[in-house]
Amino acid sequence: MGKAQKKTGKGRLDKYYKLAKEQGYRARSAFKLIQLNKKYSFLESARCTIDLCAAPGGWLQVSSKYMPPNSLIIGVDLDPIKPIPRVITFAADITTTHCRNLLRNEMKDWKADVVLHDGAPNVGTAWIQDAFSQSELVLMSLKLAVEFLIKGGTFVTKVFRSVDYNSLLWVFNQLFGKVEATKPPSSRNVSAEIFVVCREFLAPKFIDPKFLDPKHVFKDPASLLSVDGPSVNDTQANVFHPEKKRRHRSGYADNDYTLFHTVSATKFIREPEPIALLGTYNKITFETEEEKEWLNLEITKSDIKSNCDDLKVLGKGDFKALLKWRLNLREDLGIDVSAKNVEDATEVVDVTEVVDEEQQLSEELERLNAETAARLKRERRKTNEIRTRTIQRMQLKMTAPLDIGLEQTDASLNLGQEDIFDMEHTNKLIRGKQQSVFWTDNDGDVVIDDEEEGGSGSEDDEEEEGLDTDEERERKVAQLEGDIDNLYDAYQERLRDRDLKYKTKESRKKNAQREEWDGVAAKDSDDDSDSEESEGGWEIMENQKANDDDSSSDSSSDESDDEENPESNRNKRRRATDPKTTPKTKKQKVSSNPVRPSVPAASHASSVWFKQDLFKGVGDLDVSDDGMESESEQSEGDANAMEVDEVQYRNSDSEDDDFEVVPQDNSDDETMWDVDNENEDEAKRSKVGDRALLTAEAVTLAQMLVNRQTTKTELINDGFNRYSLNAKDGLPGWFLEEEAKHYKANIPITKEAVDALRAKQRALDARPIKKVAEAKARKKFKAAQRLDKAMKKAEGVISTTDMTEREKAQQIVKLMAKGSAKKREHKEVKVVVARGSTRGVKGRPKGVKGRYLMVDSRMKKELRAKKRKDKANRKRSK
Ligand SMILES: C[S@@+](CC[C@H](N)C(=O)[O-])C[C@H]1O[C@@H](n2cnc3c(N)ncnc32)[C@H](O)[C@@H]1O
Repeated sequence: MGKAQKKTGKGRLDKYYKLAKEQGYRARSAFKLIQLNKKYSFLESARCTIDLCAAPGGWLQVSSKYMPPNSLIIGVDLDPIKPIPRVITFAADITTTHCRNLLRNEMKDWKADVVLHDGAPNVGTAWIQDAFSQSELVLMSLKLAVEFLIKGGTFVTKVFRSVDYNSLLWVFNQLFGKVEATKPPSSRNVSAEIFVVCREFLAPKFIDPKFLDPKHVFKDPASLLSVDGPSVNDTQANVFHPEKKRRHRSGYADNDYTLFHTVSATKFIREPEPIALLGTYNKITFETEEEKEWLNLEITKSDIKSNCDDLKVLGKGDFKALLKWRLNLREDLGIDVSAKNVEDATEVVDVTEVVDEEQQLSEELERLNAETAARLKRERRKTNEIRTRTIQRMQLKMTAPLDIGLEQTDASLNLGQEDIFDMEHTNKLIRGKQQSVFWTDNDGDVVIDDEEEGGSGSEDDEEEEGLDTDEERERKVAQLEGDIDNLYDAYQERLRDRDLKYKTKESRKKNAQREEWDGVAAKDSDDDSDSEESEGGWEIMENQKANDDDSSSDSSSDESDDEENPESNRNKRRRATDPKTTPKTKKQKVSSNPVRPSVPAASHASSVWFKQDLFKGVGDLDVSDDGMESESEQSEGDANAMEVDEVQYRNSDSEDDDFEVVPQDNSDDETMWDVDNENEDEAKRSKVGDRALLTAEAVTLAQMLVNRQTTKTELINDGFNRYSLNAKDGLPGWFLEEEAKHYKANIPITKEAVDALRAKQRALDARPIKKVAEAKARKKFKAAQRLDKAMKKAEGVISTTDMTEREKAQQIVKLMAKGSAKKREHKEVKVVVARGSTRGVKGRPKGVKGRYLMVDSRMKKELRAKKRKDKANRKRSK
């Protein structure tokens, strides 16, 4: 292939290029032949193929691959072709007789089954010239084909769709039984090439030379330009739809050797067909004096000048501007005035344009409408799909409605895009719903209304909404919050189900909470309480009271009330212990004494305090100011402390007193801190010993105390921080969970504390395990025993008289050595298998030192046999 044809543009490196590289073909065009052969199967049966214009050899490679072995393949090209196995190649111009002779030499009297031609003349000149040369080349290749083809053979050629295309087809049809034009998929659409497969060569005895003579086959190019030049319609279309690229199906005018054409401004202004000119030419030139003067006119604005420079890049608006400019100039020049007035002329052009434009507009409108409808349909379908998917996921409990953003906008969930914490909006929403569902009639009955929710939104409605009772609104808000809580709970539950680790995390969290520091005061009470370890001082008291309530209150009591109203809890406790107190009195008490919540802690503690033996008999006098009644009651001989309390309570209740003594159960005393309780003190001490210095915080605080960096009072005071009295009543679960993560008192820890704990842990880890220690001790004990034994023997030796001193000394040394010697280590026995060089060897085999044991398969079998026999004998003897 000529160098000028090298294809380096990125766009050209397509899949066939890559495939060709992969499969080792020299040119991507190889796939064209592969695809043609796939369609017509001419290579498989061919014994001889001639490839005209074969360089670099892609088609030759394909032929070699698909043709049967030992077939003849000849390739010719202007360029030399690198050798290909079992392919003959030579360089020649196929239009010359030299090439014909070379072929003849190679072919001898053989005939070719297939003649291929993929020739392409060197490009670079005008397209029209290329096309013509291509057609000529095709005819030349046909000339060679008819000379060398066998009857019934196949000729495959590439042609360009030019004005000569039909002429060529006509000739092919005269010489072949079947002629088909096809464009294989690997041939680029942008290329004007097409492949003609001519099969069943007729091999006529006489072929009219005119069939193969370009002068006769192809039309006179000079005549073509005038006859087949671009039509007025085409050029008009070029002007009004410049964005549309048209294929030159009929080819370009043959006599036109350039693609760049200019037209003088005079011609454009004076010619009656300006649109045709605009569609044909590339540039409007201003060369004459008159034309240059036009450039200086006011109507010739800069954009007109630049438009004239390159007509091929103009849009519809630019063409219109040029046409208007032309009309204005013609008006100025007074052209056409005699034939038709200027207005008419303007109108004529306008009409043409308007017709075109209207049509175009209506088409555009239709297209846009269709596009919009299609888009809406697509969007609807998408929304439906998302909704269905979401519902499915919700059904499968894969998501809560608020898990994903999309659902928030889902009207079916009654939640808009507004912030859910926007209470104003929420209230509105609730009121809207409320309005639509309930209303109260004159009799005060609730009536259900089917009216659509939030329908009107008028001012009147809003006023009415404003008149809704606070109670109802609160109820709705509570309901909404409840819903959110439920959703959150459901979400948590699903999380829990999904994530097995969650449970571990939870338990870890609980442990962490148990270890959490609640201040020194809280810890104290923590130590005293068995059940409420995680709570601080105030909370312990609160919870204790709540527990008391739970245990003592009526089984029919409402739990939710307990949670919501601690005040009612206290009242219930009173009710439980004081059967005489009527509910009505309690209610009055609650409403009349709103500051009561601060009192119970004091009363509880004080009641514990006054239960001490010390105060027996005087407690009632101290705690009650208005002691008259209580005194009288006490004087009646009521010695029971419980009853005293009850009386006190009754009195305080009836007298609207701020000071309140909460009646205590006996069981309370057990759980409360008691100075006399020594056992508890002991337990506390052991707990401190066991657990107190297990955390880095505790170690740090202890260090600070020891180093007098802080005092006990300071620590107690620090314990009452903003986190310690953090009431959690009525807070939603999700909030508490978040709080648990982020709202914690930050107790400082020092590096030393952490190091100390680590060292402690390391010491623990380094401790030997019990069994090892025991074994070591055993060993030690046995060694001592041995030594004792040796000593005793030595004493015996000394006391004997039979031996000389020297012998005695030698004997003692031996005994002591034996006694102090470690237990002899078990000596290793080397097992030697009797095979190869060691087979049949008697005595120590070569290269074996120390203790050894000879084993062989024979011995193994014999041993087994012996065992068997012994067993049998034993049985028989029995
Ligand atoms: C598209 S390439 C052929 C590629 C070939 N089919 C392959 O698959 O490798 C066209 C070839 O035609 C050759 N050619 C053009 N004019 C020729 C002529 N007059 N005689 C011989 N070869 C010619 C060019 O040299 C060029 O290599």
